[in-house]
Amino acid sequence: MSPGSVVPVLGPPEITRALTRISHEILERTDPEDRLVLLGIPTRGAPLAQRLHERVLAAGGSAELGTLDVTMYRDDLRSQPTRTLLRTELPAGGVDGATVVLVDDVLYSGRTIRAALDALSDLGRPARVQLAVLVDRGHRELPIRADYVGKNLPTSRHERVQVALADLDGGEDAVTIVKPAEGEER
Ligand SMILES: O=P(O)(O)OC[C@H]1O[C@H](OP(=O)(O)OP(=O)(O)O)[C@H](O)[C@@H]1O
Ligand SMILES: O=c1cc[nH]c(=O)[nH]1
Repeated sequence: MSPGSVVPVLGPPEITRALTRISHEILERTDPEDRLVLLGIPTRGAPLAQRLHERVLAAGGSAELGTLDVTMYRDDLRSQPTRTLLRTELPAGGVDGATVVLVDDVLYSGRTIRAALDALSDLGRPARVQLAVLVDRGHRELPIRADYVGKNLPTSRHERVQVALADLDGGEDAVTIVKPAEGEER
């Protein structure tokens, strides 16, 4: 039986470049008259939203930053009832009428983003909602797509994409694919 493996996909320079590109794409597609709110989905969406926010400001744009916890809106709460509640922090002006960009590290089944849309609709009525992800690994189970993608990464369902961020996880920024050992595909 061959052992499982960890395949590096993106390192610090590629992640930096992807976030810079996404921040410019967001600015290009946002009317300067609109209020732009970047909402990171914890865990790793929050520091990614913060980095995008820094880049939007550095590029001369304006944006507000927040976080959106989706825990109570997940559709697997019954099967996994012991999730820790994370932080929802909206900018002072809320989300009504704003262009909201949800930010997450990985887009897979789309169920986290479905939960985020439900969480958001309990908090206000944005003018529009968009989605930015560092990695889209495919295998959607719901009709959800990202507006801004750092990297499209074809994967098998048996694999797992892991994102490590220096500010949260220590070490270096990294995106890796964790491949199961032969015979251990779940
Ligand atoms: O499209 P989906 O199938 O919902 O998968 C994507 C989600 O999975 C991961 O979160 P996870 O639930 O592992 O929690 P974490 O962010 O705390 O790591 C990832 O951060 C995304 O939020
Ligand atoms: O591969 C995956 C699937 C869901 N969430 C992740 O972070 N990685």
